[in-house]
Amino acid sequence: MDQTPMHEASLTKNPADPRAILSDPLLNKGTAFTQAERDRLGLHGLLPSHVSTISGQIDRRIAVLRAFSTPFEKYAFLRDLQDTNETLFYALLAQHRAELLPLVYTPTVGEACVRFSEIYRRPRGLFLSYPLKGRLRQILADLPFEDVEVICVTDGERILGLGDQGAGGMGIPIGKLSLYTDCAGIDPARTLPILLDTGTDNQARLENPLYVGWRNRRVRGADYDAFIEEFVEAVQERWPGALLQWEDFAGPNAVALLSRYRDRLPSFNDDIQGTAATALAAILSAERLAGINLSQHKILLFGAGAAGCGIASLLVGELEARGLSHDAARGCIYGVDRDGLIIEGVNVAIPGQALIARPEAEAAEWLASGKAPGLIETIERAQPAVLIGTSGQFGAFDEPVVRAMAQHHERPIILPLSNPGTRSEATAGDVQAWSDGRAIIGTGSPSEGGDGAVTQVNNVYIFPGIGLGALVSGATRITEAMFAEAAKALASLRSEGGSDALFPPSEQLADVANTVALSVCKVAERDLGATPPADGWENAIARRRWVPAYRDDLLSVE
Ligand SMILES: O=C([O-])CC(=O)C(=O)O
Ligand SMILES: [Mg+2]
Repeated sequence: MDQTPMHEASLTKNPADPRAILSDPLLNKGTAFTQAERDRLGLHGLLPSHVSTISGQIDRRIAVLRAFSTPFEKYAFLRDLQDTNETLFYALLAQHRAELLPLVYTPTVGEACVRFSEIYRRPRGLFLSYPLKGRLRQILADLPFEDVEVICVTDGERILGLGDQGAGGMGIPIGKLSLYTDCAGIDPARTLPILLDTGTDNQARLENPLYVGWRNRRVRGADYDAFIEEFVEAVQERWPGALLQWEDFAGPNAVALLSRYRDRLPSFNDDIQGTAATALAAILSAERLAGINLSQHKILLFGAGAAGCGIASLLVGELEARGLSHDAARGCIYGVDRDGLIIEGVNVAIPGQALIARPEAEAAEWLASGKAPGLIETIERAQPAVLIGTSGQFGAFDEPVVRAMAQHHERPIILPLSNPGTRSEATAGDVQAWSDGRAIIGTGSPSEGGDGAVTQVNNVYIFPGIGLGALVSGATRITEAMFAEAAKALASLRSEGGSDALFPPSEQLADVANTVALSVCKVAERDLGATPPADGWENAIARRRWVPAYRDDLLSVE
């Protein structure tokens, strides 16, 4: 796909009102407009006297940000910057990523979704609400979003582990796309966050007079499906070939939409596939660190919803690739959900769980008490080397659970992946203490209380690179093989420096995205017939990167 000049419309307009350029976040430079630009664009009088540089602006903004006392205030400040000067927002993020990532993204973005209506100021992205049904095509056609390449869409029903946030869920696609730009260098003018407002069943939201969403209970069933279908058709018509990322849909819809659309357009579900690839990468890294061979061990998934089942499916593929039969691969995996250990014919609640359900015969003895065994009993019997949490149940990995894991393995691998911290199965500090410092730990949200070697096992290590690779290769589909290869590529980046870190630190997320993108391009070439450019995929990836620097061509525009 060729790059066409971005944002040409606003430039060629050469607005009669000079304030227009100041209120366009993609063109605004704030105090960094030069004297020549101020002359030419008629900005004198609209800006304070001082002419700043972008690095001066970064220093000023980071100092102001640090003076706020809560992450939520910092989030609001950053969102305001994003909506007024996007170049500076990304330059700031690139320079202070480790500090700012937990603010623009998990975990603070969770609170921002819960309190979205409080800080709603300027429009960003698209709110497509159910009452607009029948008009989506026209709305998309009329709006000036040109050349959109990456869309992240949610209906707000399962926001991290925080449940139904209705229209407040918009914080998630905004945050995810910020990371597409920050980590994968996708031009922000070509990204589009979308909130499908199909109502909310969150009573507190419905009753809150501040709530900015459509005040209605959730639309479900055939009406919901028809609305989504109308949306997808409108997207395909308006932005053919654009990548559509499904994010934070409730489990049953997440699974159904993925299977309905994955073969119709380049599209993936981040919570199922992105999380699965991230978890697989963490396991592959931890496996080497622990000096074990996964195919000789058991893996326990606690929480077998859409994310847990996605992990199971990638894991089975990995074990088969190592020579295990399908049944032997399945046999390595145990799933424990609300009703205990998942057992065939007893408590399989969703289709995805069939893959990991234990045969009834095998579990007969376990069922003797009349009830499927719970987490701790399953650990004691199966003695898994790996424990993964995608349950959203805060504190589920308590002291007895961690001690049981540590009893049978020198280096148990424990990954409480649920987000944000208030939904995490355990804190890193507790897991460390209860395993006498032996556990290899990865947490979904940034972890406090660890010793610095605790990896954030979050899909931000995967999705930006998946998107970048798909765009560079022109892939028409996002395949399972891409996620499997992306996981291996990510795991290969673990440094052998003796630390327990499973992934590179967040400062290196741009390199991570390049590596993941390369693995995606190679799969696209192998499986989908994508043609590499003459100078190779690496160069194509590097060429595509949008960098947060002010444009110096504002003077030459007529
Ligand atoms: O957003 C995150 O941090 C990871 C994710 O997709 C989720 O928890 O839904
Ligand atoms: Mg998500």
